[in-house]
Amino acid sequence: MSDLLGGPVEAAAGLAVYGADAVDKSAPASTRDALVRAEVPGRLAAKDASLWGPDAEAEAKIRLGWVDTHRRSRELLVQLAELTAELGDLDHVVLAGMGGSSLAPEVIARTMGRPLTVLDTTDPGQVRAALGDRLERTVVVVASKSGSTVETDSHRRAYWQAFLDAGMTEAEAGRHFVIVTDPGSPLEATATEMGAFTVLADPNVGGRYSALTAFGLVPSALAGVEVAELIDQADELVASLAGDRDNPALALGAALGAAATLARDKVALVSDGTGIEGFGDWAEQLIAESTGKAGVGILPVVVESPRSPGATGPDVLTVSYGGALAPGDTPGGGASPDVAVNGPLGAQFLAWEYATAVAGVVLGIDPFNQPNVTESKENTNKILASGLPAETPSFTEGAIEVYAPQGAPGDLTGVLRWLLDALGDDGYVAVMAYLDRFADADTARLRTLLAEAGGRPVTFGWGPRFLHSTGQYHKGGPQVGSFLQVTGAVAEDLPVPGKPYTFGELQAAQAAGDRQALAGRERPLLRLHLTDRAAGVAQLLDAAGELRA
Ligand SMILES: O=P(O)(O)OC[C@H]1O[C@](O)(CO)[C@@H](O)[C@@H]1O
Repeated sequence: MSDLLGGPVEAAAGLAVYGADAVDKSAPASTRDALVRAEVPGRLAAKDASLWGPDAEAEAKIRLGWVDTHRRSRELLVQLAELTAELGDLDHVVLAGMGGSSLAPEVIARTMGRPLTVLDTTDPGQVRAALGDRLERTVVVVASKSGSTVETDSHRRAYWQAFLDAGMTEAEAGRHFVIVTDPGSPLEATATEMGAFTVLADPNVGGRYSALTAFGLVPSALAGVEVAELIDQADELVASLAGDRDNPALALGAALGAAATLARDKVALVSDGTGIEGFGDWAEQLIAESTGKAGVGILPVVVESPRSPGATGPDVLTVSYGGALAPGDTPGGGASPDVAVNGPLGAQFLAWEYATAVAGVVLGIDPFNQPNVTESKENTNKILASGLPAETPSFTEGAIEVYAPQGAPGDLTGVLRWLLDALGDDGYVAVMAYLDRFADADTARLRTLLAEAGGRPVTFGWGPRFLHSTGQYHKGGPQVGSFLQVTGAVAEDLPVPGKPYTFGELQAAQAAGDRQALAGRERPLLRLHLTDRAAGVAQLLDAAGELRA
């Protein structure tokens, strides 16, 4: 860990990056100097699509709009003010969107203290609970860049049906939707059929870089956030992005890249408690999906607090984030991260996008594609068409069916230990829970228990949400992971209107599809199926707790 206060601070527009210089200097040659010699800051600010090599150039040409998209987003402000006024009676805002189409508004709304229900699950219980909540007063923002994401389309169908079932006419139901999508997507056409209000987003910005486009701003504005402020904050940072000095986003990118090349290729994302809520989940998708490919990558590990297990480690770069610090405040919130990033949220979004693109230059990968995400999706589609593969549990203990490879131990604590023991010095565990993230929230405690017991980084993701985030890294990044998939019995299923499957079947097919993709990589993989969710979660936490002893 560096002495954050002792080293130089790189700041612009109220955004300060502490500790980056020490990380860069810990390498035999400065990554930052190499980036400056290659004129990366100026070229990136000027949207030079050749920065990531010839193979990435075609995609980069249509994906660099994020550098200044916030300026174009200003044009939305009048429209958003009118829309918010027009829909003033609909005060329950639901956002249906996956990955880059929901993570930024979730951070914005949480940070600004505005209520926003994010629906990014296929869990029947969680979807049913959302549908049953204040329907008459609900406006559903359906957000999908491609317009073809199965989860989001399923939510749209379920809400449409629910509005009709509640006695609304189609015209009345259409008023309860706002569609955000790219021009020309299939969803744009559907929106017209539905009579829904449509906002077209900047097509030259990829999903995980879209925080300051319509994807980030429309749901946030409807939830009552003054989004102009975010645009101003990003705009103030822009002038620094072309510079070789006083460029905090460059300092952050160089530190992320330098650390990764020194085998510190896990980044623990820690809130320092100074007013930015949930930013780790947004940065997790940005970093994992952008860098985890071609066998390399940076693994983001979202940790609960600076003192949580896995927040530090020999191959971990600990990065704290938070709002602008008041005079006298210490960066890092009482802990001592390697790097601290403090500043206003709008500037944070832009700085991390820039830093991730810079890390992509250092790693030699294309930060704008997600080549391995389709694999699980295709498996899921095949399973939906042909039915779930027949599988027999290796053994059942209490409320948990255990599906483990041959040769693994025959008791729950034993198989969990087996999963941890399979880890190398650079390994990590990914816990992937296809459950209800509210009703089954306790499951997330597995992360700390396994990190404590194994002494290695452990990530936790709710399925299918994580498939649009760390899912890319699991399959495309370094093959050093051990995978724990948790599925659960469905008490009451829910049809996906107009489709031959239910939400429960879709959820099960997504879990099975991803299992197939992971199994093909021959990494340790364990599936635990909870035949009774509450009892199973309690039992699982007990078993994981015993590992420490
Ligand atoms: O906005 P869309 O097209 O629905 O995509 C949602 C998410 O799915 C992915 O395309 C792939 O997982 C993400 O990159 C994206 O943020």
